[in-house]
Amino acid sequence: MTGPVVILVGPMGVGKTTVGELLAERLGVGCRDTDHDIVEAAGKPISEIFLDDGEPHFRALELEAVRTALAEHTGVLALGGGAVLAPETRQLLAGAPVVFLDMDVAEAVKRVGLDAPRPLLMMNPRKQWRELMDARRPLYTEVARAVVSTENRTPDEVVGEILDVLELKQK
Ligand SMILES: Nc1ncnc2c1ncn2[C@@H]1O[C@H](COP(=O)(O)OP(=O)(O)O)[C@@H](O)[C@H]1O
Ligand SMILES: O=C(O)C1=C[C@@H](OP(=O)(O)O)[C@@H](O)[C@H](O)C1
Ligand SMILES: [Mg+2]
Repeated sequence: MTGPVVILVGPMGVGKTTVGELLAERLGVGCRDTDHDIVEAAGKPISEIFLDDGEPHFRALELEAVRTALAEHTGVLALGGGAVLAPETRQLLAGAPVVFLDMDVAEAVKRVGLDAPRPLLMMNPRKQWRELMDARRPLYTEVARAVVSTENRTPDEVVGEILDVLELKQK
């Protein structure tokens, strides 16, 4: 069992999906995103899963999606921002090439404000965003082999930094 070549974790809007796709292209491998797998299996968007079934149900689906992707996928894997909340997921990630994509709260608000609605942010004003980051930062750090800042960097520059820190060769 080889597992993914890179696994991206970090807060909502940090660029896991965007950077994951670019990175996979540069490495000549496939990109998988657990949020996409969950949406496909559930047949509805994440916002509807949260509304219809609640966050605990989403987290259960997410744990299974991460477990399956880690077992099946050998390319780049992007996780959802809250995947590391599950202790089982953090255990599954132990020893894997995990990169924590980082940014501060102001940058998070700026970026996600430009993007499609994410359920947790619809419910969470700015103060809760800060609490969310404070609570999760230790979890991202715990699972990460490397931390890469995404501030004042284009997605392409972030990809370059990931290749450097993990000493990966481009195709
Ligand atoms: N390095 C970056 N600088 C500025 N904006 C970015 C960067 N990376 C991603 N974005 C933008 O931020 C938003 C969220 O990106 P996304 O890849 O969906 O993040 P995630 O999967 O981590 O939630 C998108 O609008 C994307 O274009
Ligand atoms: O941080 C979170 O708890 C979440 C992040 C989202 O993924 P992205 O980090 O890719 O936006 C998605 O899984 C869901 O909306 C919950
Ligand atoms: Mg994403």
